[in-house]
Amino acid sequence: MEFWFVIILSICLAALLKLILGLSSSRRKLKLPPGPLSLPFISDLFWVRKSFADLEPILRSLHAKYGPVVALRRGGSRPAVFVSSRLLAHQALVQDGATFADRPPTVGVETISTSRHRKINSTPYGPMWQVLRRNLTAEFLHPVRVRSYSPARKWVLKKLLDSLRRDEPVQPVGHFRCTIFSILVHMCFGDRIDEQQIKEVEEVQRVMPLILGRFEILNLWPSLGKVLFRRQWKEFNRLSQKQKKVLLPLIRVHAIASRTKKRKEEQGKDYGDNVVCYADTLLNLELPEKRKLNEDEMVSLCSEFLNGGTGSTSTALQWIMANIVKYPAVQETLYSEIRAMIGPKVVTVDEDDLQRLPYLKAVVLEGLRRHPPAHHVLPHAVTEDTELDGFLIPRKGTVNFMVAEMGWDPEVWEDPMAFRPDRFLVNRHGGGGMEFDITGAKEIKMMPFGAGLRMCPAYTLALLHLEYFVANLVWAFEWKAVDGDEVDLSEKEEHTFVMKNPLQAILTPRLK
Ligand code: HEM
Repeated sequence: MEFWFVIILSICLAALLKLILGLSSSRRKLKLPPGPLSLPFISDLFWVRKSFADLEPILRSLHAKYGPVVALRRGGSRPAVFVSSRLLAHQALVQDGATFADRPPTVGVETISTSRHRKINSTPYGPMWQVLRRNLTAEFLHPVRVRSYSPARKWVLKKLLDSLRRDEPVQPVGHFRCTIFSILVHMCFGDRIDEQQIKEVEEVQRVMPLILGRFEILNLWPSLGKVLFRRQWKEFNRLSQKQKKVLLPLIRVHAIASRTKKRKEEQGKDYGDNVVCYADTLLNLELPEKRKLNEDEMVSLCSEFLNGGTGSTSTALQWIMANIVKYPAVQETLYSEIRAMIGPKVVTVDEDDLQRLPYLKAVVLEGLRRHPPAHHVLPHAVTEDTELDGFLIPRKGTVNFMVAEMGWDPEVWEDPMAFRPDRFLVNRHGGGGMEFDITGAKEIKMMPFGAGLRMCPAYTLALLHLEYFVANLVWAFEWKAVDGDEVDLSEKEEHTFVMKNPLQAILTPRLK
């Protein structure tokens, strides 16, 4: 008996030892994912000139050659890993979420626009990021608070419909941008902001993403860049200062109001202003370092809120409306659904009605699948060297997930390049037979908002805005292509992936 006990124990110990040794040696032997050869310096120069739109076809052929995980080694020490498989994305972002939730360190111009002046999207994974993100999601984007902006949404909708009535034919993208921006400015700085102020904020905010793109060269060897590109650095700093000059007074108004409110409350008086804006929540925020945000950090966070939300949402809105114009049958089905639900006499579709419009939701989801505004998520980084699909994902590097490729995967989506909202309908026309979960918590089929811990914190707000404006645009007008002008769905990269030839349409008001 004792003999057998010793034998079994030895076998178990040997197996355990083998497992441990096997694991550590396989970790030691792990190689970087495959990819093309790189030459120091020359590779840097080659890649820095490439936008993601230039890279996308190159990456597609690399994935076809090497598989779903490839690495581009710039000359320096930071390889960029690209993942095209939705199964691996789920494994990394959801199952191993905490390891993949970091961001690469910021460099060059980004340090001015992000880390020194903090943003959620570039803050490393840790307590500071958690506090900033929780403030946006749980505190500010709480459904009750989002609802308190219904009157502002109604007001911008009215302005949008009025402005569309004035043009013939209409090129709506500018109007869409202005509408989404206006509602976000109200949410960021409160509804006392006037039209002139909105214009000023829009002007400084519009140039910021373009500037970051234009000054990309400054990110290469930053210390040397400061000497070589002195003029560009000066120009970049001038524009950053201008942004601060416009946004700071709007934040300071809330700082003063908050002090007055506190004083009045201490005196037992009713202050009578209960709509809380994003700037208010930032002013109240207590950071893990036991301090408040400084003014530079607040400017940066407000700017992130405005720019993060405007380009992406207005781009998606244009793509959805372009498909609605291109496919009149989709427009007719959507219009009939709204009419059947709210009746023929109602002037505008209310936020509460959206829940009863499944085809509308399907049109929005199909728009995001077929034309995701971001073709890849923001670069991620891992908190420690780790393994994915048998390859080493090094801590010093970036991991990028290919959003568009996943939404166009023919193994998941039949005829993936066709615009077919029906595929999102529950139990209709061969639809998926289930409510679609855009968070990808159980399975990723597409991820226009990313997935896991770094998923877009404002995805419910974005969906609300898309559904609300698409429903009302179709309810107010019949949209038709300009005679002889095919709606062209080609795309180009401009911070987000936009229509290369912006939508033009003839709008006929629907009489009610
Ligand atoms: C259709 C509209 C939108 C799309 C398609 C979109 C998409 C995305 C994507 C793909 C990411 C990166 C996720 C990752 O890195 O894994 C992201 C992050 C982010 N988005 Fe959005 N977004 C939209 C609207 C908005 C809005 C309205 C806001 C704010 C008002 C916003 C704020 C942010 C922020 C702060 C992050 C960084 C999150 C973090 O790093 O923790 N987005 N979004």
